[in-house]
Amino acid sequence: MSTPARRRKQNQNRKEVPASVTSQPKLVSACIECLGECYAVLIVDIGHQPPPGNRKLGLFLVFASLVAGVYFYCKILLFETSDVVKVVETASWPFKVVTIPGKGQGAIATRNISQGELIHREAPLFILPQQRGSPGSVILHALAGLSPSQNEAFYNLSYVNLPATLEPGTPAYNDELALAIFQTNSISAADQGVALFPQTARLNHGCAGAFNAVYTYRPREGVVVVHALKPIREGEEVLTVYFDTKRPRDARRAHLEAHYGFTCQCSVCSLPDEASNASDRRLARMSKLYEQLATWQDGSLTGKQALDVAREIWSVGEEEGYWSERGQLAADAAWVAAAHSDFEATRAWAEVAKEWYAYELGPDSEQVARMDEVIASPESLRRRMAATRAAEKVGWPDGWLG
Ligand SMILES: C[S@@+](CC[C@H](N)C(=O)[O-])C[C@H]1O[C@@H](n2cnc3c(N)ncnc32)[C@H](O)[C@@H]1O
Repeated sequence: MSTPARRRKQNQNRKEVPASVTSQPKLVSACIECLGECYAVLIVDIGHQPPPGNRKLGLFLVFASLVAGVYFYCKILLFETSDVVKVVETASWPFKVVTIPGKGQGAIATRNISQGELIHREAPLFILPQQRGSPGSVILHALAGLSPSQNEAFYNLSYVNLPATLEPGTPAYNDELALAIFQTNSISAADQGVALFPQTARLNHGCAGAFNAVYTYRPREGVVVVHALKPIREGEEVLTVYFDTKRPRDARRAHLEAHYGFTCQCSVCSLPDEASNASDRRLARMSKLYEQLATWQDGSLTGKQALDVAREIWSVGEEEGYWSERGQLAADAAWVAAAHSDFEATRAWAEVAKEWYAYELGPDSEQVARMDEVIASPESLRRRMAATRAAEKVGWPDGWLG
């Protein structure tokens, strides 16, 4: 029996069969079937041997069966072929996974991708509920219930932090290997646990303003979706973010080295020292401002002060190129505005939240649906609150024209 390590090696060049290839015989066989039926009609007509007086009727029947054959042939071409195209479109996302020097594999955009576009959607290979016990053996147990190709997909993934002292092929090694792969590639599946998505796992990391895509787990649908936070040009790498990067370069790099085994050279980490220090200051400022905004809860800030903080987070983020979390920020601002009974501002912030939630989480996300409700009735948000605050004009998002 091959060890997991052997399987990794054997399957490195394995290619997936495109959905269009598997759909093709259906179209061909349907065409042959139709032409066969047309031929059968011809045979019946000829076998009938109509008397000379009925020759015109015979010719008509031959002609009619030919027309019917061509009709059904075209119908299949037009309708079934468009089904085939649909399968190809949904199956082929706008990126390809290739080797990227210094990073292992990664995803490169195969065409220009617009801001907010759905880049990928994937069901998990498995989800591990948050639990106690030996995680390595729990992962092996989960893998035992999967197909050989799913096991291949798992063992093809990259990993770091595998203890070098272990003997390959031993139970302890297999345990640690499964754990290393899982820890390098898994992502949170909200309160369902931690999940592994083999394609999404190919996305490499970029810090702060360097990442251009965001993945989100949707518990109700049981899938991860990846959206373009920024426009991505053809040939550009699709980069996501592995943790909160609103911290200085040294701290980011230390975290990435410890957990993912690499020294980050993303566009933000590779800035010259002076520019990097300025970026660090902006990111630290954003973190501090988020902490300040949270103090509105305990009454430390008025509504106007809280939303001045939100506006500053927005403008510092703009300077830094940090666009993530804007949907949540604007939704929080809408909440503050509603608590202070400033319903015009509530609606304005909810509009902004809807726009940015749609980019980051998708226009079909629950968060966008919630913002639609607030836009339709800002007062409804206030009615949902356990406690409200003194009425106050809190102000709109900067540049908001209504
Ligand atoms: C979730 S995997 C990403 C896909 C991985 N590159 C692969 O080949 O399958 C995480 C690993 O990718 C590599 N990686 C991710 N982002 C990187 C980056 N910005 N620079 C260098 N390596 C990176 C690291 O080895 C990390 O442990």
